[in-house]
Amino acid sequence: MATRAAAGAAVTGAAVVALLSAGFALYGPPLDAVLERAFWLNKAHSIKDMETTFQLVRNIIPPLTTKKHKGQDGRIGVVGGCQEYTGAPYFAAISALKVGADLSHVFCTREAAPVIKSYSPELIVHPVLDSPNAVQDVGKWLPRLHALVVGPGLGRDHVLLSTVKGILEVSRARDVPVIIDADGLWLIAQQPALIQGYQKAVLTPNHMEFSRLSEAVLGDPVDSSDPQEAVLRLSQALGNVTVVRKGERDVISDGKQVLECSQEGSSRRCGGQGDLLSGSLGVLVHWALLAGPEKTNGFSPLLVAAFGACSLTRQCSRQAFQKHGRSTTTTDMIAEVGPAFTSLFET
Ligand SMILES: NC(=O)C1=CN([C@@H]2O[C@H](COP(=O)(O)OP(=O)(O)OC[C@H]3O[C@@H](n4cnc5c(N)ncnc54)[C@H](OP(=O)(O)O)[C@@H]3O)[C@@H](O)[C@H]2O)[C@@H](O)CC1
Ligand SMILES: Nc1ncnc2c1ncn2[C@@H]1O[C@H](COP(=O)(O)OP(=O)(O)OP(=O)(O)O)[C@@H](O)[C@H]1O
Ligand SMILES: [Mg+2]
Repeated sequence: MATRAAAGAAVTGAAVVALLSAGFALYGPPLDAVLERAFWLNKAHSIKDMETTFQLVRNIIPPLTTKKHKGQDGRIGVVGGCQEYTGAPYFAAISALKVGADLSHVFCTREAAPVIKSYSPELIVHPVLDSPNAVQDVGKWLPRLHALVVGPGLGRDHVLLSTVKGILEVSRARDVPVIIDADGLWLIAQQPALIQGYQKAVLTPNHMEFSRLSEAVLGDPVDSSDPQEAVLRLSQALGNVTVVRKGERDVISDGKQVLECSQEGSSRRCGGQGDLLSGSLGVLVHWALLAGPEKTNGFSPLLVAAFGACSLTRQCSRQAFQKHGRSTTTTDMIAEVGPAFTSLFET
């Protein structure tokens, strides 16, 4: 893990490119200087405006054709769901399907399974997470999964977290992309080595989860005056793991560049919106990695995927709020995934 001093030095030398709704804005030095540094440091192409970035997301979306078979557009797994929380894994898994995955699996505890199944016949639900062979039970599905979303509704039971540790180790060994959210981030704050340097990991912390992670990894409280630098530093300290810090504006970094998504959302803060984001991101990460850096103009595919998931979640929130106002819930947002996706990426 990078030391605090090393992380600080790296921040100073990194290219910081921030994305705003009106176009890309740059934090720190003037535009030309930062773009020059971007080329100098990592030979990355620079994204110049919002439309260009949306175009990169559009580039990674696989065409709908009659030539494909079931599964090719995504088989996503969600690890989470326990006695207390059944909604969160449902929201994540159904969002993956609504974005365009073909199959969505949930790996949860035995007693959560019938509840989650009853929400939707479209999900494949495995009641294995609290079984004695849980790691093997999930592990045998891994070769058939394109991405794993770890944490929504997982809870913080020690035995379950130790099982999830094993699942993360096997996933990493098999090169399966992982999106870590909610209680999965609780585990990472305790054992950052689990994802240290793993280039196919994306962390999606909310405000609280980001503070917890930063304190655990960097050892000091978050500098709230500079959210972009805080995210950049955390990503660098974790060995360029992609970090998506959710909030009034979503800040995304792979330790080299920083994007900011301020797509208009809504003022409604009902629970479950982050689950919609992490499930969507599971599919977009798969599509982005499949498309490769040629389609993302040299930018990290994971950054482009994260920008896509953030803008989509916020657009769902905006559209649902226009219809339902204060009574908007995450279920209303999920009903907007299709129209929001079309309006952002298919028009
Ligand atoms: N329907 C379901 O099944 C759902 C289940 N879910 C599942 O619940 C589990 C726990 O997840 P979590 O996010 O509630 O846990 P955690 O990190 O302890 O944060 C809670 C604390 O953080 C604080 N806080 C939060 N935001 C803040 C902010 N912007 N600014 C400041 N403070 C802020 C806030 O503090 P408070 O306001 O209470 O003082 C609160 O106490 C996890 O498995 C998740 O997936 C959810 O997905 C929802 C839908
Ligand atoms: N203050 C805000 N203004 C506008 N959008 C926000 C705000 N805070 C969060 N969001 C958006 O809401 C979505 C979920 O972020 P949030 O911080 O609520 O996640 P979370 O706490 O993990 O949610 P969950 O309840 O699913 O666990 C993200 O798309 C984020 O952009
Ligand atoms: Mg959450």
